[in-house]
Amino acid sequence: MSDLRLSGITYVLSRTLLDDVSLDFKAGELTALSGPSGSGKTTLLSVAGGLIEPTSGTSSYADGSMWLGTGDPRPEVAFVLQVYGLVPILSARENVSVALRARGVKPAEADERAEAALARFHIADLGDRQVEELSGGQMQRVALARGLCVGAGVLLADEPTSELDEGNRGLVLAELRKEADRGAVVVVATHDPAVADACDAHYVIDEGRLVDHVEEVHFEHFAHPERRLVEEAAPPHFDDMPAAAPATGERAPDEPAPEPTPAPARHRLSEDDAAFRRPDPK
Ligand SMILES: Nc1ncnc2c1ncn2[C@@H]1O[C@H](COP(=O)(O)OP(=O)(O)OP(=O)(O)O)[C@@H](O)[C@H]1O
Repeated sequence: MSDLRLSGITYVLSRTLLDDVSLDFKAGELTALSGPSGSGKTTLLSVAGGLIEPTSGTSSYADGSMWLGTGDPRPEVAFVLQVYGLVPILSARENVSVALRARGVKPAEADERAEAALARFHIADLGDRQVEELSGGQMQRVALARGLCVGAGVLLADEPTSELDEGNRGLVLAELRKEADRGAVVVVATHDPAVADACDAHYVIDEGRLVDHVEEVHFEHFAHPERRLVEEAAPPHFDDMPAAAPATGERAPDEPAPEPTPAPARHRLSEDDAAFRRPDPK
């Protein structure tokens, strides 16, 4: 078992997309990575898994660099991509099987294992279906089956539950937990607070930087799922909302007008928000 260690990762294109990120993703744990849309989660997973070379800093696993100089990940690494990366004209089973064949598994065995991987996500009956005929949620589960079937030491999943209903989200979390339990590093980039809450560790990035305290994450930058959940948890209260209108009921002539109810202060994410609570340290 080995941790995935990021040390001083900076990545600059036309601007700085990642800024001096250092953290350890621990083997045997589920780790959530969250933050506003565009904050750098996908970029961080790509650097962590060896798809792109950091401008400075290192990503290392089992004492070796993740960046091999080619953009190909090490064989110990599996990705579940945000855009799935499936081949549309292949069947669901073939899409999973090719990941195993690429790792040297014989075709017959690869097909058998692909079938079993689809069954883990309750889509064994879709094995013969061409991917382009599947729904978004079904494609997402094929991508998960492909990522999890190889028994990788490092599993990097980019928003793996974004298309799923609650039942399937629970199923996916249970399967990711099994991967961690066999000793893998499992990192999940997510906008879903329920997923983050189910993880053992939770890192937040904002504008390419690791955020130490969740309070520093600006509420208004977050994508809609969190925003909706936070708004449901507390009534609307924005600085720019007008103060509540005075009651319009009839008043006696000498009765003073009621004081307008001040609008509550803008809500900020805090450690009290279930939406972004860090798990208790063990
Ligand atoms: N090839 C690229 N060239 C220039 N900018 C890029 C490139 N790829 C990503 N970016 C920018 O880097 C920033 C981080 O993008 P990234 O996809 O890592 O964010 P994210 O946190 O995963 O977002 P989301 O939650 O929306 O998936 C964004 O501002 C994005 O526009």
